[in-house]
Amino acid sequence: MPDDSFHVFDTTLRDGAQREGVNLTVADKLAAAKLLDEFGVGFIEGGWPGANPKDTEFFQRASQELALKHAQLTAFGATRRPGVRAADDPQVAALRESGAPVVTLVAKSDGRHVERALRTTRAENLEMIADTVAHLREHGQRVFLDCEHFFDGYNHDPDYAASVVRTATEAGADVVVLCDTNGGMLPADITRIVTEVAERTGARLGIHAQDDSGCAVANTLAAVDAGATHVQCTANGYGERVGNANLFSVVPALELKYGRAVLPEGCLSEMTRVSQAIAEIVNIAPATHQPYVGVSAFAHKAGLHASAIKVDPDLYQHIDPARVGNDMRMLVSDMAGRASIELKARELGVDLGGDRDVLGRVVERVKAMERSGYSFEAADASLELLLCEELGRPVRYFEVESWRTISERRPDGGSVSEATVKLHVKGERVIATGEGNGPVNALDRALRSALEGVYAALASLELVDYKVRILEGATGTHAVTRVLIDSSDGKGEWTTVGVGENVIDASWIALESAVTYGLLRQGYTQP
Ligand SMILES: CC(=O)SCCNC(=O)CCNC(=O)[C@H](O)C(C)(C)COP(=O)(O)OP(=O)(O)OC[C@H]1O[C@@H](n2cnc3c(N)ncnc32)[C@H](O)[C@@H]1OP(=O)(O)O
Ligand SMILES: CC(=O)C(=O)O
Repeated sequence: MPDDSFHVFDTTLRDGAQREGVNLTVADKLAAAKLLDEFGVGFIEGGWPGANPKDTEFFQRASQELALKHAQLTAFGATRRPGVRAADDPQVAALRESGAPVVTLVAKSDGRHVERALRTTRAENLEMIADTVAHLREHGQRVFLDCEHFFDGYNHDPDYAASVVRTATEAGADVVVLCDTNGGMLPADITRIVTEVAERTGARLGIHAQDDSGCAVANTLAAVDAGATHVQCTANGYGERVGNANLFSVVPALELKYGRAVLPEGCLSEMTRVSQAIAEIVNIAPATHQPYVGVSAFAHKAGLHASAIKVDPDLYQHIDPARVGNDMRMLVSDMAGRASIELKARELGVDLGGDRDVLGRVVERVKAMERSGYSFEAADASLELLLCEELGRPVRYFEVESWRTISERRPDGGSVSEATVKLHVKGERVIATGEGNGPVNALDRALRSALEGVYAALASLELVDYKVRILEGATGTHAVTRVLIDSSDGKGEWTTVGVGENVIDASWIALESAVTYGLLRQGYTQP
């Protein structure tokens, strides 16, 4: 269990919720808090009690419904208003009554903000800080002080900014968090200022970095290098404007690069799962290229990379993906070489026996097909069928004689499509028809109707996504259509690709492969 000497402080439910497009319910916040606790952060800032009914309810319910194993719940709020006692300020009362053992107070530390935004004197701002910190401490709450605009304020007037840090510490704040609120600092600024403030005040310092210059993670680590022992971050970097320092980049950097145990034992390997689960709650598709946890974080496309990875994955990876719960993947495309194919086949469970001829043929075929518009990197199932073909074991559960579709616009404005497929299945000629809301849907129904009598498990197969892209002049002469179909049998998903001169041709190829691969997954033997 990490001790109190270093804090991983999560503010997803407060600053993360300030991201445009995020609107969390109380139930969402409770679910996310459970995940963050499982991940092992030390503090979860749940919101601003008293600022809105949802956050007030969150703190009421959290004390009853959340049995946190690792984290302490933290309430966020501002110092008292100018000219009132902290004891009489209703917003301070909401913090006191939140039931949270820890309060993070936001305070002004840039003299210009004190005078222009708060419209009070610099001396009164120091009074507001001292009074509010001391008041909450007297009521038994631990207090951290977030110094808003600290770095800009320090550059403008270092003495005043430092006096804010001293005032908070003397009043009983455990940590004074230096905030790059506008997110414009660069790592060298952070290193210099944190070092100077630590020397001038002797205070325990933390860092809260917004990402407006794209440096929030680097700035957070620069602050740690300069002595900060408290890092404020958000899951997947969610936050106001462009976001905050990403928890899922800062924590692995500390654990794996700095060798600092900031999480309880065994939690780091849950990181990819937690990141995706929180993305689900927040209703934002996980960022595929996010460091450490993105689906592409350890996906290798270039042939040269694959050839070295075959010898040792560490040659092209900064860490073992398993340490953060992620996986290495090989991508096969026209940038592949033999090594890429060999590793991908291994990943798919196809034994190519290291046969250089087969590998060479697959490379050539993939490159030629990609030239004509195919894309295999997202279509593992089509690639696996191609590998089987090149191994001399083509997967064929049926032979296609022909297919056709007709679409009809009806007088009532509705439309319907019909399809007929003619197949040979286990020596029988089968003709089947299907109706659908479009030609591809009709073809899918006709194909299933032709096959279901022989392959009953087809009933569990479902087409879950269908993507079409028109490729301008991919062949150098005219446009072609690429179709990707995602299918599922309830136990897993697979993707197939088809390319053709028109959308129905391309769809048929992807559909036929989808069904063939589905039958292969079900373990049917070929006739
Ligand atoms: C950098 C950050 O991200 S800090 C987090 C910011 N988060 C939020 O603002 C989200 C929640 N906020 C809210 O729901 C509302 O803004 C509330 C409830 C806090 C305040 O609402 P209102 O009372 O209507 O005030 P309003 O939002 O217009 O202005 C903020 C007030 O707080 C004052 N204030 C700002 N910072 C501080 C501070 N550190 N200490 C005390 N008062 C402060 C401002 O001067 C202003 O005072 P005024 O009402 O006398 O003009
Ligand atoms: C406190 C905070 O969110 C900031 O200064 O950015």
